[in-house]
Amino acid sequence: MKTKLRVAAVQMNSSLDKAKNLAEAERLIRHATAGGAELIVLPELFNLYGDLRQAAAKAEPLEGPTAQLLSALARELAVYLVGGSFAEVAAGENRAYNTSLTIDPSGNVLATYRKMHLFNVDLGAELRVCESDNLLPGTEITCLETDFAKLGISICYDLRFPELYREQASQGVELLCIPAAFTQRTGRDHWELLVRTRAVENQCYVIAANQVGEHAPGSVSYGRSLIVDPWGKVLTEASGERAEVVLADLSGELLTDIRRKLPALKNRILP
Ligand SMILES: O=C([O-])CC(=O)C(=O)O
Repeated sequence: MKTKLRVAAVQMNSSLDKAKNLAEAERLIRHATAGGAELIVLPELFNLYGDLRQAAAKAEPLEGPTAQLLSALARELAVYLVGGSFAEVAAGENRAYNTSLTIDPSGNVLATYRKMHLFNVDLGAELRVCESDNLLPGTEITCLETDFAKLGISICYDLRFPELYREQASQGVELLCIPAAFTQRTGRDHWELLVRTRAVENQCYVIAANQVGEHAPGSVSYGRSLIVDPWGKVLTEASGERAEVVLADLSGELLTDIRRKLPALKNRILP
């Protein structure tokens, strides 16, 4: 991993208005680069959030307007973008993939990740979600090389499945990028705990960019986007109230030092 890297998590309050969400994403990406960010992570379904049926109905192809905007911004601003996610058309299906593109500073797509674990839960009247009604699961674990670190991409509910991250760590990942729309109901007890745990157990940096606030009636996200170091220390945390950008400086030396002094990844005995 490169010695020094400034990264950003973009927290958004996306709504059902795609044009407005794209304009807001652009504003926040520009704000992050003005703060010196070299890698920026957006939240899950940043271009339309609050109703999965509408998101699926307005799904875009891989080279649709959302991808084109991300690519143009990455190129113009010369940054790496982990473009949160958007609903992607799946051929012959009325359900969509929940897809994250990672784009390099020339505007090229380096990786395409489709959310593997779908959030199907019934916590009573307070929270019932069945993502499988409108979304299709992806099947591929995604890791990629950049000039500064090896990245692992995952999305939101994936956070609850440690085997995914262990596999990414086994493939040499150093920085976990996690776009999310973690709910208010589950987030207050589980969000920070899970993000920090994934950092500690895999000795990785984590950038977890969340949605925040009410998106549509009954759809409320927890916010508090986090950037965590491989010791599990929170480097920066966003509010639970509003759209904003948080920045942190990552250190390749710290990651190497932690892995050398406490070689838990090497001390594994079970497969
Ligand atoms: O919305 C999701 O995908 C995941 C979520 O809030 C949770 O796991 O509590």
